[in-house]
Amino acid sequence: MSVLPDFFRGHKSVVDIIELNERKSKINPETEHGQIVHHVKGKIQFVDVQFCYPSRPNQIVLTNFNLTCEAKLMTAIVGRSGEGKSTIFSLLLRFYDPDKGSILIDGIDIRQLNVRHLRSLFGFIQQEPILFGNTIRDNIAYGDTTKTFSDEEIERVAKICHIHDTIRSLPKGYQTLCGNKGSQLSGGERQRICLARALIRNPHILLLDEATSSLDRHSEQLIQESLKQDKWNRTCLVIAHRLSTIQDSANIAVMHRRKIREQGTHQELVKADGLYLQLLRAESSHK
Ligand SMILES: Nc1ncnc2c1ncn2[C@@H]1O[C@H](COP(=O)(O)OP(=O)(O)OP(=O)(O)O)[C@@H](O)[C@H]1O
Repeated sequence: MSVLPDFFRGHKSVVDIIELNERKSKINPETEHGQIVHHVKGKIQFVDVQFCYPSRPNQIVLTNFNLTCEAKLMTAIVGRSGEGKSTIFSLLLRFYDPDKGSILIDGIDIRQLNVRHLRSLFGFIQQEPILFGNTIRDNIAYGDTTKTFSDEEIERVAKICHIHDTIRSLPKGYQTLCGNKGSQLSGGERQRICLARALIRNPHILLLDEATSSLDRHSEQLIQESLKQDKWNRTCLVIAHRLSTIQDSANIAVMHRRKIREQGTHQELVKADGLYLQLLRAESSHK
């Protein structure tokens, strides 16, 4: 049995840690109130959402924000820095509630759901992965501290994240210590381990916030490919650093000035000759 870092005790998922460490959320996840969804399909809808951060009440981050993410498909959200992409994830996880409008999962307003249950539906991976000083195995297993995982289960998710061979090549393999905050691993390795940790729970919905941005383009594409073949075929929302890696998404939504301005497949958006094409051109001019 592995020893959990103190702040992990009593918390069921990494989302709790992120909340404890980084957010000043006023929404209490400990409440017993709220509905449980028993057969989650994973359709997500933002309906006329308006939102300002409580600390900046005069700065509207989202307004008339509408977006539908179909169940079990990949939706990519793209846009320039500061457009509010990460804020969408904070609202979905209920670190904050919208000032107006609603967010629905399978047609149910997420404010009606039990908060802990809501958060348990998601695997959430950020650009800056949080690793603990324990072994690589423990760091993956922390994805769900209510279960004990077999080596096969740990290795299965490591393979999806293309980190299994790297781990095996280390003298102590999965028993290698990650060092303080993962300092003994590269940024790309840390991201892959965090992704494996999110997948071990088999979440219904995966939220990737520039989660593979430390990887080279080839590795990033390999992981995107693995996620697509992932047999669970879960709903996936991706905030993408590099547009080249999200071109196969079922829907690409382009954010600009607080709302979604255009959406469609890569081919449709290129044909539309609008904001998406501008972002693509800006990206290729920086190569
Ligand atoms: N906790 C916070 N409190 C107050 N304002 C915030 C907070 N987090 C983000 N903001 C502001 O909200 C706006 C949207 O930020 P957000 O991080 O959602 O954008 P983003 O599109 O994800 O940016 P990037 O691509 O640079 O990560 C920005 O103006 C940002 O400064």
